[in-house]
Amino acid sequence: MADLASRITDPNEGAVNPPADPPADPPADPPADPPADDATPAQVDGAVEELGGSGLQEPEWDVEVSLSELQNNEATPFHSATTWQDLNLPEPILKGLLALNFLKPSKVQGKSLPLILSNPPRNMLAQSQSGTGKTAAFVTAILTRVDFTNPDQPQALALAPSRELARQIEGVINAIGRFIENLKVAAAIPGALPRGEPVRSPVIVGTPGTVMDVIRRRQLDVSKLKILVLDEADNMLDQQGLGDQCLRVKNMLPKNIQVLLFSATFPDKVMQYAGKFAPDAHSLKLQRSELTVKGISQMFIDCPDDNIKYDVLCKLYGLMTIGQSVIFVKTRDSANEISRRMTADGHKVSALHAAFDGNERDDLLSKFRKGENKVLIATNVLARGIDVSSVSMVINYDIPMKGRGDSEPDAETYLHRIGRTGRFGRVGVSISFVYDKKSFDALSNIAQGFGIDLVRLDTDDWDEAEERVKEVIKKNRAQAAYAPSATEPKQNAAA
Ligand SMILES: Nc1ncnc2c1ncn2[C@@H]1O[C@H](COP(=O)(O)OP(=O)(O)OP(=O)(O)O)[C@@H](O)[C@H]1O
Repeated sequence: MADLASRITDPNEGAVNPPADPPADPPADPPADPPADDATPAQVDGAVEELGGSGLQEPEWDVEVSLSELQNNEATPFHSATTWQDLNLPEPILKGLLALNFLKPSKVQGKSLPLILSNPPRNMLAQSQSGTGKTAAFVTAILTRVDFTNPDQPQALALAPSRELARQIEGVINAIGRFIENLKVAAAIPGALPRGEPVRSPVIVGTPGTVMDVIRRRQLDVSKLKILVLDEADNMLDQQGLGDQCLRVKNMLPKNIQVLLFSATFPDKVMQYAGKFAPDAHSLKLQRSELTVKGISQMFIDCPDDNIKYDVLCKLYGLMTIGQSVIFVKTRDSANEISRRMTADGHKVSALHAAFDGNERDDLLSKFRKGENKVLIATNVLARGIDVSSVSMVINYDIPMKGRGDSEPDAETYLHRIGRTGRFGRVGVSISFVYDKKSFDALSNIAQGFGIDLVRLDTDDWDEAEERVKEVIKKNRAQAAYAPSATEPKQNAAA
């Protein structure tokens, strides 16, 4: 296969997008003077200004707020909360948020919470980019709605597409709710709930299949549930995937339950169904051009053929381990195979996919969160929601595809995958591998759809390519040292 990039007649060198369609915001130029490995934040150009005095600042972006038909009248004007105090939250929740150093609500939190917490409760569909704090938004809503004086009674249910994400949400509930007396959270994921024992927790987080089972087995009393959250809602409602299970769960719940749908992406084909699942919902929506996180430098490497991909991957290993990295592949078999080969070649990597048993998966991710493992090779099971702030690089070893025979590029999955880096105002790098016309066309199509200016990394000049990537990664490390993630066990991500 000839070098694909050599066939790009685009004068805008290196960009997959045609020049007629310039990106809204091209990736920032790398700082002229890259910091040394042990740089303090003050030494890093740009990083500290973005961080501000009190932590990370999320970038500016526009959001369209639509009130539900029933409330769209002048008697209920919409107000966005700019401080936590604006929301009149119960004291322990406010304390929990501040203890995490969440000094003020992010945009999605400030805009969604006044609507979610107003009475009578209304459904909500909330879209905002990856890493902008959707979890804390719905967790704050759950904790505010639950009556903790009745601590054995299930009252709130959050559903997520993977056990890893359910566990992570459980962790965020425990972190924000740490000052709440009688806080208990049950994880309804495979193997976690003792069979036959009733679930006596006010808050339950789970995956749809297991939740369906525990309700059917009458382990979970759903009669007093008042709030249902679907995280990664577009994925959860997708009829090709988890849609059927989620609908079955919802049909077993009280009819007047408040439904909250959160995701970074809501493709048109899901929107209509979302309207049925959560009728008359308030909504926060993004323009398609607003979907990508500007702090993520999106690059691609044109590999002459499929075999060379592995060699290029190994060449990137040094960069992957400056911070932490996730390599996304299409199948479990290729995750295993690449992991085996890289390990045999002396690299320290781990594979994570749904064929591992639950405890093994929990263990692998926990080691990754603590920084004990720096490189994970994963299938799409980790594409959505997973929040590890020191992930500075995401590699699309395979371009995500969907449809019968993988006929179409999967733009949403691309966005979620690369969103594992660049969390909450941090910077990060994504590198996608293309190696034939199909993968090249797929990536071009994704880039055009989102208005992304993809930068081509030239593997003929490896030093230059490496420098480009290294600069972003070092900035991420400096940010992690300056503003370590509040909800992760590893308090200093750069340590
Ligand atoms: N108000 C806040 N102030 C500071 N940090 C925050 C705030 N809210 C959330 N964060 C941090 O931002 C990071 C990203 O949040 P979160 O995982 O909720 O993003 P998300 O929008 O759900 O992303 P995704 O679409 O990938 O699921 C987390 O590490 C979280 O601790």
